[in-house]
Amino acid sequence: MKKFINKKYFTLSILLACLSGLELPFGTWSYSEIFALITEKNIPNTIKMITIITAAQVLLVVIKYLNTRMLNRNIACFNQNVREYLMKSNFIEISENKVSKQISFLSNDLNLIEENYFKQLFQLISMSVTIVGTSIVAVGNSFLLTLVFISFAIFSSIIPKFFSKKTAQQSNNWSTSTGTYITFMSDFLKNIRTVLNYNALDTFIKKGQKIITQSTENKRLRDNTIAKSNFWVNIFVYSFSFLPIGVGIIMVIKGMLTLASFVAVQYSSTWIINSFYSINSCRNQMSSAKPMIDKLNSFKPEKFNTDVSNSNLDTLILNNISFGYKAEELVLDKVNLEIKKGDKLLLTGKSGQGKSTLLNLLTGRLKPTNGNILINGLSNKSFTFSEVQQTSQIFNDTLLFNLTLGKKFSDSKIAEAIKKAGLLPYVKRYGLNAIIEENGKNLSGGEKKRIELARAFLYERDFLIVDEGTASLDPTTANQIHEMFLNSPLTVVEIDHHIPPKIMHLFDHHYELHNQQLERIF
Ligand SMILES: Nc1ncnc2c1ncn2[C@@H]1O[C@H](COP(=O)(O)OP(=O)(O)OP(=O)(O)O)[C@@H](O)[C@H]1O
Repeated sequence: MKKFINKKYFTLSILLACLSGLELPFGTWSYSEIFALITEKNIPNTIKMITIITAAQVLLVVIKYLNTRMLNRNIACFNQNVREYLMKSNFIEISENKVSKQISFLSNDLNLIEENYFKQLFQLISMSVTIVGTSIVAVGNSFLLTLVFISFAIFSSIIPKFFSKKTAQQSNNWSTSTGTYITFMSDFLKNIRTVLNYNALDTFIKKGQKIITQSTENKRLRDNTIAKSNFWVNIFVYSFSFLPIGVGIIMVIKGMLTLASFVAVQYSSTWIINSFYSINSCRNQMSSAKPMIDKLNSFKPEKFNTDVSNSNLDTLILNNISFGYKAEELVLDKVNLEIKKGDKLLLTGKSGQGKSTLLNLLTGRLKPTNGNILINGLSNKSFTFSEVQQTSQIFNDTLLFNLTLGKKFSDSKIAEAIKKAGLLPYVKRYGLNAIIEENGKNLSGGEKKRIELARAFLYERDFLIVDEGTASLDPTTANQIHEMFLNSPLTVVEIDHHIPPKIMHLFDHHYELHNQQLERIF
């Protein structure tokens, strides 16, 4: 957590929270002072004291306001730092089907840390100062009676401890079920046309009801546990609150205490008990945020290679590669393959035979269970490549940004890449600053592929991987795109089931995967 906090603002916040905590002790002192003024019957002194008390009250209001502002600044800093950190950590190393859960973490869980941990932490600091300050006022009047009140308050603060484990567990359940809810909703909204088309709205509403119930129930259960803990504290506090008062009255009757001192101690003690009560509530809420903090701490910084200079790939050799997602189930068994610079290689095979798995091994995303991969004759090397997949990687920004990803390229290079990828008609019509909508909604399938290809040309990646990248296109567009990269100097490895004879001859090699083995067709 420390790394997300700005030390200067945090220290200032602690200071201001401490000063804000003086509000109640000051109120208590003012209250006993008023009693003293009444007995003193000195008008000039009364005017002086009332002026001082009023000025100090105004100062405390200003401090409270500054405290809130500093807390807001701290929260802004925390949010900024966490979000920036997550973008540089293994938080972003996720598979596509986990995206909604991560988004849920960014909204729901981080919000919970802010509300239930951060704000409560400063509240706790304020309250602690309140307790210390008010205790000093109280002790100044009667040590013994204050001791009775404080012992009573401390005992009440132990009660929430019995509930903290359950609260943390239920918070965790709530976070998980909210993640499930967000996954369900994003799935539902993304595919709403299919749902409506097949009259499946009722089933989805029923499914949604269950998921919503789970999430709202889990939140209710957690809040109930917090309420139950507070309930037992209340029961204790209110059942026995007259006990110390009784002790105080006996002390006054016995002449051990003046009435004014008793009133001061009793008044201070009410605040002390209330502050203890608030501290308990803060701690309860803070423990409910613990699972989210643990989750946040589990994301470790990742050193991503940000300066990927293009590697020159001469040969890529798979040497007796075996791989299985589960140890007992091999997807690939002792596969051998050699790819040379400029090769155009087609990989086919029935669905589920392991074609995508093989590509992921080639690119280093998966590590082989056995065997090794030699890049330019060396193992443990990586290389740069570009990809065109069935689902295009398009960003909600300008066309130019989609091509350059924010890096500087000369105008002539950009123009050349656009021309090579066959994007010129689009650029002529809409310009480089055309806004591309989320997921490339305002683009045709072919335009999306051309953008990805232009990006690859611009970055001068000499190794292109196409995983059913043209499967969704009409044959003419698919052929045009094929001709473009198969007639280029790029090294190409492609998975495709529907290669027409006209295109087939542009490949140098054709391999087929079946029964965990790679068979060379030509
Ligand atoms: N992340 C994963 N975890 C576990 N098993 C997986 C995973 N990804 C794929 N598989 C399994 O590995 C096998 C090969 O999958 P792969 O996606 O490589 O096949 P494919 O030949 O590309 O299929 P398709 O042509 O249908 O895309 C399949 O049985 C699949 O269920």
